[in-house]
Amino acid sequence: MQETGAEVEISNLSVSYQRNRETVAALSGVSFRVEAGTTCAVIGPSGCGKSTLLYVLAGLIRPQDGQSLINGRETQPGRRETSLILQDYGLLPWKTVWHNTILGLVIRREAAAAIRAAGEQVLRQMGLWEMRHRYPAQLSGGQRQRVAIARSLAMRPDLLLMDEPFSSLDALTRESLQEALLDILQGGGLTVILVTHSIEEAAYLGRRIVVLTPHPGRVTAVLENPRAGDKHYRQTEQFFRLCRNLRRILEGVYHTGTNEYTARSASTRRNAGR
Ligand SMILES: Nc1ncnc2c1ncn2[C@@H]1O[C@H](COP(=O)(O)OP(=O)(O)OP(=O)(O)O)[C@@H](O)[C@H]1O
Repeated sequence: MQETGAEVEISNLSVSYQRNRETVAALSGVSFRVEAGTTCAVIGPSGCGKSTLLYVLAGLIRPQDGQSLINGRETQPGRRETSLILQDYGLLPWKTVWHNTILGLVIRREAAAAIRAAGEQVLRQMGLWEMRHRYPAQLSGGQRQRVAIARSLAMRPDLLLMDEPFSSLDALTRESLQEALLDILQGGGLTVILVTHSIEEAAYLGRRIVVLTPHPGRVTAVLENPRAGDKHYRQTEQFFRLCRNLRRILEGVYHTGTNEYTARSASTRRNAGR
């Protein structure tokens, strides 16, 4: 893993797709920053372009307009230190936990000893070492997601992009995975951008929370959330206030396609829980 994590800056980003001669605008004029070593949660209604945003950051899609910078450089496809975890975990069913975990390192042709050391370290870190001989079909959803995270961490990323990583898990498994992610972040050196539908997840994990409007996605609010990362935060009044605040913003977004906060908050950062 890199020392400080990546710094991400997105400015005035617009993306559209061509579908049957029709242009579908997915993102419009999206701008925000994520400081190195912090976590940013992106939340918004279905179809507002959250996955599209991650694809741009992963270098899989080129925006029609605007810029996406990682450590001051324009995003390029195949950046080695960027890792993307998709919704369906992306594990190969015919490979064991061990071989799924080291897959990226093998593709990179790293030395066998380095692969063994990295594989063991991340599997132990994710509590999967004893399960290394199992196949994905022999794992629960939560364990599969742990393998997907282990595989990403093995690549020593400085930027981890997660697309609704815990959405298909039951509430308690989801919470234990969120806490595992916080443990990983304690180690430093990693910036995380996480797309989620869950208000609680955004509030628990996102040091900064970016709220998007329905499609095309525009930034309607950017909330600062300084207590994110504290494991006791979930039980605090400040956390509940932030969730209520986020819910109000999202209700506005869902009902009107925009909301009363738009004019003020797209450019003004507001503190959480007010
Ligand atoms: N390959 C594509 N071709 C055409 N339109 C697309 C394509 N991919 C996405 N879109 C459209 O772009 C918009 C944004 O899609 P995207 O998947 O980024 O949204 P999302 O916020 O991640 O959605 P969800 O929360 O449902 O996963 C949607 O209107 C979607 O239908």
